[in-house]
Amino acid sequence: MFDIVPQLDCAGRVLRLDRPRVMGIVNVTPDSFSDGGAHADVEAAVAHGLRLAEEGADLLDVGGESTRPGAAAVTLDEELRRVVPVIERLARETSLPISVDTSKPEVMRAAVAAGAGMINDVYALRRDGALEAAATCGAAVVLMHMQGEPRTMQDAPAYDDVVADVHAFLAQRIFACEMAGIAKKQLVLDPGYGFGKTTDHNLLLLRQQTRLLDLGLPLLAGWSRKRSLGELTGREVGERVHASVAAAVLAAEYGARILRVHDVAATVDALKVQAAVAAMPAPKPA
Ligand SMILES: Nc1nc2ncc(COP(=O)(O)OP(=O)(O)O)nc2c(=O)[nH]1
Repeated sequence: MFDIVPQLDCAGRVLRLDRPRVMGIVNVTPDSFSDGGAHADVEAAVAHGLRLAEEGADLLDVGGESTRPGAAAVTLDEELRRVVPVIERLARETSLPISVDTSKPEVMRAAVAAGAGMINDVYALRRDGALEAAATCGAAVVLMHMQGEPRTMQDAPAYDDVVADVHAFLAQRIFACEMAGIAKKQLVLDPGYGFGKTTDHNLLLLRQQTRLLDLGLPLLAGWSRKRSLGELTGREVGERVHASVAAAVLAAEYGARILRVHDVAATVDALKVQAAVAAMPAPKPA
């Protein structure tokens, strides 16, 4: 097995990675693809985060800007207004590590000052100032692969070998982080399901996800309620919990240590089964 990091220090709150962990999604947005507007104000977002903690989430991911194709860009002030008060309250009212889902360095800094211990960046710290912000924050960092930009990434995604391309991208981002003074043991890698990928790209990435493990870092997988699951099942976005749970279990089976999900209770139960079976001895080679 590769030297997977046994735990992450999220600003003093430890996220153990001895088994797959559940990251509950708290979107403080009016337009997120699956739950936009459901928890768009502080009180509703905090109540939702506390509910996910009750359901067994191991950490909470607070985001103030939708990354779905065609989403409206959010100004810095608006994103700060959305996420900082929610992070402050959740950091105070739960003992869970809190992650901020942002690509703006100013939001990273403010979120960590408010109590976030992890930066989840779908741009993998490629925006100006993001590497420096993450280096000074000292938080854990999720580096996610995306081909193109959210606005156009699904127009015509194309790869020679999607797994090799994602692997090379993540390796380069690890190098960039280390050059910026971010310790490798603080990093998490994410193939970026649905970010500039067709359903076949997403399925191949999942089936061969273990090819990313030789980078020696924990993997995060975010399939929850995504379009590919709708294509496979014919289900509308609000009806995709069963497919989302199946994808989360498969991602855990193929090496993911953090599963980013909307439906925490269902995923927690499913991963208990997956972890119990994974703890059993594998068949002896014939
Ligand atoms: N690391 C990581 N972060 C992510 N952030 C947002 C979304 C999109 O999902 P959601 O937050 O539900 O939708 P929206 O971006 O519309 O708010 N997916 C990922 C993901 O797969 N990995």
